[in-house]
Amino acid sequence: MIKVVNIEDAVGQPLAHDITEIRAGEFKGPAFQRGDILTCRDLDHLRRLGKDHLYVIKPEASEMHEDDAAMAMADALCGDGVSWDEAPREGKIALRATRDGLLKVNVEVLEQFNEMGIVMCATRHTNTVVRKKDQVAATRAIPLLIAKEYVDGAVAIAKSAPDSILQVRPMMTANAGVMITGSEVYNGRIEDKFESIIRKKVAAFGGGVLDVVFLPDDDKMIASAARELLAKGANILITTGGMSVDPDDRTRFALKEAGARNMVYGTPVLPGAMFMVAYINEIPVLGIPACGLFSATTMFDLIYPRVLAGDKISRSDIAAKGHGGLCLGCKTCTYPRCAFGK
Ligand SMILES: Nc1nc2c(c(=O)[nH]1)N[C@H]1C(S)=C(S)[C@@H](COP(=O)(O)OP(=O)(O)OC[C@H]3O[C@@H](n4cnc5c(N)ncnc54)[C@H](O)[C@@H]3O)O[C@H]1N2
Ligand code: MOO
Repeated sequence: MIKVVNIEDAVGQPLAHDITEIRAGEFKGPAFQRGDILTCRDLDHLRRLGKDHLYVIKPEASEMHEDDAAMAMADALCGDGVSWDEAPREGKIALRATRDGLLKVNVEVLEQFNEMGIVMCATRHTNTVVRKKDQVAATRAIPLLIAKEYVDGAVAIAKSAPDSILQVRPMMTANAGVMITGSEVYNGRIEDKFESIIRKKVAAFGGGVLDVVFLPDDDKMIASAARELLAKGANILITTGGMSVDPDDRTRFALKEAGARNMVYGTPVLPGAMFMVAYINEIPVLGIPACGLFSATTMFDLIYPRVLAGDKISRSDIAAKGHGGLCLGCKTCTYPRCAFGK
């Protein structure tokens, strides 16, 4: 049941929902909260918010208040590594990461949920790296009172996602074996510029470098270095250089010789068209082409967090990155705060 009363007649009554105040560019939030007892002193403030009337609500058994609907849906949306603990604000609940990791959104089921129209869930992009306590999504019902059957329907859709619509997967700590290929570097004709770049990228995700090996463009030497790094305990291999079209670009052939399988080479992303991902006995191997020397962010940066989070990267994962995969090469790179890879 929902009834409209003049605000003067609501004095002494609890408010049925949060009432929002927005002062342009200055404030947005609840000026009054659900359950606040209205007093005479509040009347002018309410009039300034454009409220001459208020609802008195007594939900029927078949209805739910927006706050209760939001709580039911929040429970259903949260999978491993995602939770909520703040009371609804203006009918809306913030869902947050409970650990550092990689946000995984089941986009297909999220769309089914949002197709209902009468409820909503807004999320950050899937595969975003997040920190503990970061907000990853928000949910709410659209109307103030919603038929319980709609909320049940939304909850059922959310629960149909095998690992929930939202989860934050932990990321492994890299113990990286790094292979810097290129005869010109190996023979000292030019100075290596890749090692420091790779060390920074590995450290940015809390990982360490087990060893860095410099190698000429020689299949046998590259293959045996890969085997040695794995024998020493590397849980990921990263190679640089030798990834394009010249006869001396041997890296990926050498990796095959070392047992690399499920190799995906060639990507619809720039920079990073010559990027490669493969696996040697489940250990991921990432091949960074020389564009990684020039561009702050490349295909490697889109894929590396996913590999750390345990994604087994396939051709279709790589193909999906073409849409949004054109970096604008800004003078100052602001990735991940840009559209690249989204
Ligand atoms: N004709 C074509 N040219 C290129 C293609 C192509 O398809 N057709 N692909 C381009 C793309 S895309 C990229 S990315 C680069 C990939 O290059 P590689 O990974 O094969 O790199 P290299 O050929 O080994 O070296 C290129 C360049 O970078 C310098 N380099 C490499 N490693 C280091 C290092 N550790 N420190 C300093 N400098 C390094 C190297 O000396 C060369 O100058 O290819 C495009 N070309
Ligand atoms: O692998 Mo290269 O990026 O496309 O310059």
